[in-house]
Amino acid sequence: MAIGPAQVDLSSAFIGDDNKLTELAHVLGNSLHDLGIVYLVGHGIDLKLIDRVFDTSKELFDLPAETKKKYSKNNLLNHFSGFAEIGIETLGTDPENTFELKEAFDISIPRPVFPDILPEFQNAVQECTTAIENLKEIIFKLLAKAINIDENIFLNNSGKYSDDAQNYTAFRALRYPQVPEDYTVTNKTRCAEHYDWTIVTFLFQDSVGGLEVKTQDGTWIDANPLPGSIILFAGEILEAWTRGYFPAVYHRILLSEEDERLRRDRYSFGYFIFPDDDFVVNPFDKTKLLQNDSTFTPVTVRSLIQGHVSQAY
Ligand SMILES: O=C(O)CCC(=O)C(=O)O
Ligand SMILES: [Fe+2]
Repeated sequence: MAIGPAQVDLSSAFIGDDNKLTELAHVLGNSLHDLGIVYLVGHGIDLKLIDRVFDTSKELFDLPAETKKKYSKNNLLNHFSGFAEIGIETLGTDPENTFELKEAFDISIPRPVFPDILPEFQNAVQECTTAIENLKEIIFKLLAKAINIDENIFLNNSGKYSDDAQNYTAFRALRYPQVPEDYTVTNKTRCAEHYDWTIVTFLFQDSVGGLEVKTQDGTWIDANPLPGSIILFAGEILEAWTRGYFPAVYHRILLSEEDERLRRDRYSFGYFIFPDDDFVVNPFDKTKLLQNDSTFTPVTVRSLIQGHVSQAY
């Protein structure tokens, strides 16, 4: 039986010891290389803050339909922020599985929009975003160290969210509503099989569970909720940049009649990190990557993402 994603304890990143940092970089790098996903523990983000985001995002999804409509992605000039209602988005590409029973609220980091009636949600998300941005700095430096490249490369090219730059980096709150007894779940998922299009994604899940990831040999294994942890996914841009050294892992959340978890609402939230749209992802020299000889050609972030977005909506 396949084992689950590795747990990486980041505590030693905060004590300012270079040897410990190098050791940690290798542990994190090897684990992300193996599966494209790790559980981060000892990450320093206040668990009470994470709970506040979950609690207030429940209030967000419980808003009256009329209010949600007002903040629908379709009704806002800025299409990067707002509600993606149930049924409008399909991350998967399997034509048999085109319905995902979920609703999302996206907040573009360069162009945020918050419902003005939920200041507690806005405060919690903004505090959490700041904390994740700090964690991102540590992770990006460790990943660069792990593959012996300039430690600021990921950081310097991950976008500054300036007014004149287009950048897809976003905070996303998700609710997968509970499924009534008489609902047919055939050909529906909570979240179809996909990989993220990001450099990396930080994912926070509640205790319900159901997330699975695909190993290199094609087996699906559970990425069960691990209390207090944050999931780190390698995304497509990191995979291309590192010639597949950090692989973008496929993940999904299925629905099945026998699965009791579908009788409960499931909540998660994620922080999806991109370089600016006009950044050219130029794959690193393969000798730096332990001879990973996969072929990738330089590509702009815009061209990578636009194709995905037009397919998903
Ligand atoms: O809700 C989850 O646990 C996963 C969500 C996800 O994979 C995504 O939105 O890209
Ligand atoms: Fe995902």
